[in-house]
Amino acid sequence: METSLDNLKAWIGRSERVHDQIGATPAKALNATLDYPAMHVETGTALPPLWHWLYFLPLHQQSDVGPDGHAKRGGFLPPVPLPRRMWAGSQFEFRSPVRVGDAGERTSTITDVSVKEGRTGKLVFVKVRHELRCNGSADPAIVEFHDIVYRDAKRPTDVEPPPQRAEAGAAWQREIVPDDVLLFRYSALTFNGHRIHYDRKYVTEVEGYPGLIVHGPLIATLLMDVVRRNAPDADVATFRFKAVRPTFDLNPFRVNGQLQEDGKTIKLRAQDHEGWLTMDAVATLR
Ligand SMILES: CC(C)(COP(=O)(O)OP(=O)(O)OC[C@H]1O[C@@H](n2cnc3c(N)ncnc32)[C@H](O)[C@@H]1OP(=O)(O)O)[C@@H](O)C(=O)NCCC(=O)NCCSC(=O)C[C@](C)(O)C(=O)O
Repeated sequence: METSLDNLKAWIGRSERVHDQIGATPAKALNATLDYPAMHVETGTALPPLWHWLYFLPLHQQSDVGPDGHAKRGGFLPPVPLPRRMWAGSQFEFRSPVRVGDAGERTSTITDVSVKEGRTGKLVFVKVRHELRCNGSADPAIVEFHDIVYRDAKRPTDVEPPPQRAEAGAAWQREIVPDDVLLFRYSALTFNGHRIHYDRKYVTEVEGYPGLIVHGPLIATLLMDVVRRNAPDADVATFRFKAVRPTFDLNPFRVNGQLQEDGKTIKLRAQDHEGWLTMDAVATLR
């Protein structure tokens, strides 16, 4: 792994640039997918936080798709030899609004590649910095760090690390039923071909999980949606989340939020049907 880590570290500094027009239809489609009351979207409408994930999509040729449904590794992302990819977490600064009608540019740069020994075995983390600029501005509207984790194949002897109980009693709560139509619609909206979200045979027999996995970015979007439903005027300045335990389509789960006494910090979390913490997050308001 040491030699190959040097090889993987050669990807640090690689970057890609993608242009896109911020259209109304993906925003309306996500709004419907989130089951939010009809949203009036027109040129100039500001996107809610995290909805920029509907744009700048990874438009890889079909022949470039790898066994897990993502692009074959070794292009923009390094050729990590561990088979099971997951979204580990992200950190955001929302500096200025991204609006429908904007001409956007996303610049993505690999900033780190590291190998860690986790409780679940060997892990390779790849950190990517994304900067989103609109209408030719030099200043990014959004700065985002994305932690991608790669895990070893599952072995029969693997033991799941002990889960952590989610704090109870949040003021804002919503139950989500992660049926396969919800997962399919979010995969389609984000042009995410990752099989773990729709191919039950693959996710259970190849990756060894018990069910389809709910997308980390969908859970994060649902957490931000809790804020939108309960504090519609909140102006989110920063947000970070850590996916600590996978969520499967087998049971409903909850997304919860609580504004802290400082009036500026919102603690957010997702928990599974047994009350185990699956995503830990915090947003700060301007
Ligand atoms: C991430 C897993 C494998 C770590 O599993 P673990 O329990 O073995 O790790 P650990 O023992 O708790 O920690 C080991 C080291 O990793 C670090 N670490 C540990 N967790 C994180 C994290 N989240 N973000 C950043 N760093 C993390 C941690 O800080 C520590 O570092 P240290 O040795 O330096 O102290 C485990 O917690 C897990 O399975 N989490 C759930 C992941 C998940 O469900 N993601 C969403 C679904 S996948 C998805 O959406 C996919 C998509 C959209 O298609 C797509 O490909 O982009």
